[in-house]
Amino acid sequence: MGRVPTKQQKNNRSKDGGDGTQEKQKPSLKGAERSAYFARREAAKVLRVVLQGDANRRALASIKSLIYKPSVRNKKATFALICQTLKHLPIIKDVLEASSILNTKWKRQQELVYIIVYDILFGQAVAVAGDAEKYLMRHKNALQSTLKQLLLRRNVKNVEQLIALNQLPDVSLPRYVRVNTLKLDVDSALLELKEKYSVEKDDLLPDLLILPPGTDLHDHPLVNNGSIFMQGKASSMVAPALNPEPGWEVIDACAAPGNKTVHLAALMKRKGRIIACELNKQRIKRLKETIKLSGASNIHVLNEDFLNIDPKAPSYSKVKAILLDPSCSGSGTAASRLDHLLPSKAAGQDTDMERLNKLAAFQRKALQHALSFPAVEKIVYSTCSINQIENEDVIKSVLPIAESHGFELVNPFAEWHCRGLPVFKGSENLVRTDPAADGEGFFIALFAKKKNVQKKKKHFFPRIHTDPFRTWLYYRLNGP
Ligand SMILES: C[S@@+](CC[C@H](N)C(=O)[O-])C[C@H]1O[C@@H](n2cnc3c(N)ncnc32)[C@H](O)[C@@H]1O
Repeated sequence: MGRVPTKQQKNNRSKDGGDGTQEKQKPSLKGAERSAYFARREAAKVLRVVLQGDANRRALASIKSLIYKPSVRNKKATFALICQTLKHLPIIKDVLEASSILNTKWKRQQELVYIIVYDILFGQAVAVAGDAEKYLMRHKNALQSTLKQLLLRRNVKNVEQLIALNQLPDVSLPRYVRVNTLKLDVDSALLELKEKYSVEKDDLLPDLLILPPGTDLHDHPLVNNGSIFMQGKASSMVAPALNPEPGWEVIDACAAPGNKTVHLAALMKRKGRIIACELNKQRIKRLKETIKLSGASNIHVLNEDFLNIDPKAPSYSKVKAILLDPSCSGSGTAASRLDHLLPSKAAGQDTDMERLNKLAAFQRKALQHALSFPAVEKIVYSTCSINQIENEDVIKSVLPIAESHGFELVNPFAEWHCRGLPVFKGSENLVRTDPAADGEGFFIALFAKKKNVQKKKKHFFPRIHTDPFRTWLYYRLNGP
């Protein structure tokens, strides 16, 4: 028969160190020591999810979204600790391997070990607090001398030079916020934010404001009440590219988490109807939360595969515009999500061609499907990818079908500097944003029904008319 655990043992079991494994009783700490102890354990938890997602090439959430979860108490310190640990991770791993100090027990808690070793080698002084700290501090000298040897071996003078060898991109780009004009006008938002930050209006998008890099707004009252959305410039360009008229029926084909859906609602000034289609049940919850926060009341959420929606069904006969922002590799937002800090991306080898081909096949199918809605006049296709295969190649392969439906590629932002790759005639109408200059690498293509085709569909005049003048006028206006 197994032994029944004592009360003390039960207590100890619930004292999880935050890294999924049991630590002995938490030490009694005070002040800064105490907050460093907890920040390390919170950081280890997040780091575990991030590294597992990266190893499986299936990230559940970005570093930022994990940090913004309510369970993380000290967001600023935890975020800084994770970023710094990831930045130094290749070095930390090399040092740990060369010094051979980790047995199986500590390998099971490797995320916490990485974080403490970061602090020991590069960060703040580590108080001998928890078991993990105690163990690693006993090996402090070994860790430091292994690091020295590593620098010598790589022929660099200091750690900065070693990190520079990895050529990490600069992510100190401005913070953009989109004013949700359903709740607040742009000037009022500007005034309120100016009380605390230096803020400017964007010169392309009237509802976008620019704040200094690193401005932390995640808990700002205007964010919490849905008056502003933390949305990048490139992402905020997609709904205005479609520019639906108030009163139209519009489909957002791949909608969650809903940033572009609610932007459409704001541009349509509560008039008309938006069908927000989303395949993933779990993401529907997020979509509904975004819609609720935005205050939009004309959005109908549909948990469905966009490819299964019947364009010929009477309920879609009036759909005039479609926003298609399908699943993509996300390669254009990798830097803003801090993906470049992840081990799989550090060497710049995210070239899983099988995955890219699968994504591109879906993107083509979804775009063709959008083109088959009978009353549609405009379709915007967007990705947050920088890969030609998901962008220009998709448009090029669908263009003949689009043209056969009477569509042409048009330029949504004439003044925009960065264009599609010149791989086919008309690619100058495509919009790209540059991850280095604009913070994110987006791609936007706008299809619009050619004017005379639209008129033909409206049937102003019967095609065969008994009045010769009206017949002549009909053909004059609509062509043969
Ligand atoms: C890039 S995200 C959309 C982001 C969204 N437009 C925004 O700005 O918040 C793509 C979404 O499409 C959904 N999706 C993928 N395949 C789909 C399909 N066949 N039908 C509908 N939604 C799909 C994914 O679950 C994901 O939520």
